Amino acid sequence: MNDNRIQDVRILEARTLLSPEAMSEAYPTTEKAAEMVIRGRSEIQRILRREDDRFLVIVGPCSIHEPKSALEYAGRLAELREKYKDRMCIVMRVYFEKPRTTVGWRGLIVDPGLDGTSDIPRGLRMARELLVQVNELGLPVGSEMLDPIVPQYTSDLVSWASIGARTTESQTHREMASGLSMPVGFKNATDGDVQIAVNAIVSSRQSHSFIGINREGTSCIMQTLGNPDSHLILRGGRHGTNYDRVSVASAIELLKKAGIRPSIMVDCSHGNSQKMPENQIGVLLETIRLRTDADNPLLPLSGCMIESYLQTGSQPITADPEDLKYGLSITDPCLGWDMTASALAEAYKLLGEKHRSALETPVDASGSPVPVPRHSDRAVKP
Ligand SMILES: O=C[C@H](O)[C@H](O)COP(=O)(O)O
Ligand SMILES: C=C(OP(=O)(O)O)C(=O)O
Repeated sequence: MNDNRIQDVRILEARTLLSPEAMSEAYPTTEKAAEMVIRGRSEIQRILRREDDRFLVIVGPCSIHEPKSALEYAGRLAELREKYKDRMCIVMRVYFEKPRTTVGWRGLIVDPGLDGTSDIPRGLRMARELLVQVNELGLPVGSEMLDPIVPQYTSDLVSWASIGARTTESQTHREMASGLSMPVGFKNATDGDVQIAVNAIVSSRQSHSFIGINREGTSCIMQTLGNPDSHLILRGGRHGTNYDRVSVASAIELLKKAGIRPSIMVDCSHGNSQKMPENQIGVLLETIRLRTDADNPLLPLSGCMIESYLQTGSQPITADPEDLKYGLSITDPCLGWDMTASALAEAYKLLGEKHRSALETPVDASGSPVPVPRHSDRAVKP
């Protein structure tokens, strides 16, 4: 019997939700979308394992807040995926869950009305419908997994997942990653700490047991196999960037020390762009230069993430969502479409060449490497 003097004291309401199975039956995947997911996961896995030497690019809006502009973006991106497929594997960033530094809009799944009404059933339906459509356009999807229950509702449509800077150290997220069906990237912490992400990779590669829900929505004990494709994402931090040669080399050492074969993605946004969207272009190109450096290529650099949308910048959420500008982010500032397309064209070109890195490691009189200063020592918002 529920004794409400001692139980659920701070729970206002608990509404039942369709089970993952019922939701999938109502909003099913299609054979075409499922094939895209299988292909996307396999391409990404092969790149991370260095069995495919193409460069992985996860690009798309910081967050999805309405499907129309997201689909317009997906249509354009699908053309570039096809055009550049011999040197790059382009995956669309389709993020429905937003972790917040304090409080703020939590993403389309939690709040599809953008008004705090938290119509989660509608958010899940919208997410599933959009994910099917994006996959059907021929684009694999990458998404952040934040709530540990949500993957049961969406993960059949996702080819790559990330665990964010604010949750990489969480036991729950490491356990969840160990059971996810796709490769999972762990971000370094907002303060720049990379070791917590290395620890997360070690943990997520192991088998875990935890309490979760099954497809029917019944709570159960999930026992996982461990995720062999968990990897590191360098996203900079509040003290500066971490995509320069010295930072990448130090991350590679940390991974090796932990017994992990290094595979690293660079997030061109967040701490690495200092939240100035145009800075992402320089990060992308420098990452490729380091990877293709003629003398000392940093081959573990597997790819980049870019926050990009139809328009450059961001806008605050308006009282009436109808007043929002079309194709403009309501969370972090994004690179607009034209700049994204030209950055990808430039990246494609660079991937076909061997380079001297713009950030070559300087040597001292004896020929020993001396540390390169970080791009920015300026404190930045994480
Ligand atoms: O990418 C998104 C944001 O950086 C993250 O959700 C944190 O956002 P906030 O600091 O605006 O809350
Ligand atoms: C929240 C995000 O990033 P981070 O966890 O690196 O802040 C994001 O990519 O949306």
